Amino acid sequence: MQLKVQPIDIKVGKYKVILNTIDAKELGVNEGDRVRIKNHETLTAIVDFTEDMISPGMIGLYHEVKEAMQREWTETIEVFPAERPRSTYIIKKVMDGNKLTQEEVEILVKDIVEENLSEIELAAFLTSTYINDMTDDETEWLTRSMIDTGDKLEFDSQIIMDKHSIGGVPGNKISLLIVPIVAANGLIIPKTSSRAITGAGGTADLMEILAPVEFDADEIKKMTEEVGGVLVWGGATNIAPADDKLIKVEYPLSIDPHCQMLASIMAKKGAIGATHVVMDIPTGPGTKIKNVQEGRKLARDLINLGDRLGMDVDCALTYGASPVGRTIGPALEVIEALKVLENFDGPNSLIEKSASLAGMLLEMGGVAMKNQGYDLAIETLKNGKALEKFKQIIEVQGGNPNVTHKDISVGEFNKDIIAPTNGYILELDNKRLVQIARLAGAPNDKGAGLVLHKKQGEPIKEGEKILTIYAEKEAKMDTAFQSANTRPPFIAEGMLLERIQSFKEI
Ligand SMILES: O=P(O)(O)OC[C@H]1O[C@H](OP(=O)(O)O)[C@H](O)[C@@H]1O
Ligand SMILES: Nc1ccnc(=O)[nH]1
Repeated sequence: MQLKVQPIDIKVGKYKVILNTIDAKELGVNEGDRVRIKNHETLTAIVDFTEDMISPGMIGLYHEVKEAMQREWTETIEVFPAERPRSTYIIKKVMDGNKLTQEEVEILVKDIVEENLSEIELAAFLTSTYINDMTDDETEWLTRSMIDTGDKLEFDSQIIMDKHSIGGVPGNKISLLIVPIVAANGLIIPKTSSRAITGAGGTADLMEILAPVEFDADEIKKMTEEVGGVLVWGGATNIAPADDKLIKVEYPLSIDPHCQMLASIMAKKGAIGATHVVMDIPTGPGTKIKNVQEGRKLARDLINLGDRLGMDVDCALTYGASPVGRTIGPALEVIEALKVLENFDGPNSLIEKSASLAGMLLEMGGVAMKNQGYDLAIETLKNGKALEKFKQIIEVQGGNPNVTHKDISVGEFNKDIIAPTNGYILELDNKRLVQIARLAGAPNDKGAGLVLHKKQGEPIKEGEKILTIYAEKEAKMDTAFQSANTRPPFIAEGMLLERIQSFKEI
């Protein structure tokens, strides 16, 4: 079918075109089917429908298709129905609980990287692996394919350190402390992070407040060689590019399937050539790992995958039943981390956890003797060397090295959630805390989030502040506040949880 071209300058992140329903019917394609564009044998685009935006006889080309056609631009193009990519049948296999071959995994990852799959197909793939998981072999192939479809870093140094958290505990700003501690002790740590997946602020969201986080592989190498470490966003690089395309679909589903999590993390570590890795596995109710047994199993899976890829992986099962520190949400978390670096001032949970994991890396990297890494990490925080290194990292990434916690602005709207009764905080609910922080605007509104005045086990008096919600926009503040009051993110001793009535009120 010959159609007149109408460019639509909207980026949709995929090769997509939009047809009038009349033409689509005549062409015999449904929404989500593919069309092939003549003169572009390799350009296959996913079809959207419209009844009025595009007139019959026209075809809307979204930004990505328009860009791809730029060299052979014509006013009219010929469009044919195209076959679905083989990956869609491979995904069906995963949905049916069947195992994939290495070749099938490679085809799938290639199609993910080349944007040949729709969000619906990616969601089906992720949901199926969430339910059916993958074998160790499949997970290794997935990881290797994710590494091989992107750029890799090679350093002269024989030892490359890295750290990663599986996420799932709110307020986990520890990478902002660990990377400078490790680099300040002469080790190399080119850390790539994701943005939030199930949380209200990933490390990339936090670091972006202090400096740009979007760099390519060569820039990461150069910056790391200059100052010893970086804190950048994995999704902006061409390092394991499939990862962020999958995370974009995981985020709205709030899921992080086991095999995807392993591949997502280990592909990023493999691509930067890490030799020694510490993995943080937050464990406890309301996290991705419910108990120590599950945590140990995941640790074995990570160590085993590291072994297959030639990396030494040590795992730390960490307490995750409550948030780390007292802040949740990008700007508030950065302030808390900077205070520790500037004045060694901060919650024990944050300092202890950061120093323990940094200490493991210092021992693995051979700059601290066995059982002395923790002390060296604390010393590096106290003597200001970690702060000095962090400033160098901020500067090399293009931020202002003189920034202090006082320069970080938080949302102008804030409201307190008040203790309903005297007693103790028996439980903080991680998932509800994240939901409320997200309703307030985190992670995209950097100043949105929560400050916890009371944590698990702490005594409260009726009317006292338990937490403060921050938002950049009033409407989001109201929604978050209402949600927190209707379904509080904590249980206080003596609190009425729910009233269930036997009779209707007269
Ligand atoms: O949103 P959830 O799923 O909680 O966690 C995702 C976060 O966990 C990891 O942290 P890090 O990069 O090791 O600091 C990821 O990179 C990301 O920042
Ligand atoms: N799935 C993931 C969890 C945590 N970090 C990641 O990079 N990816």
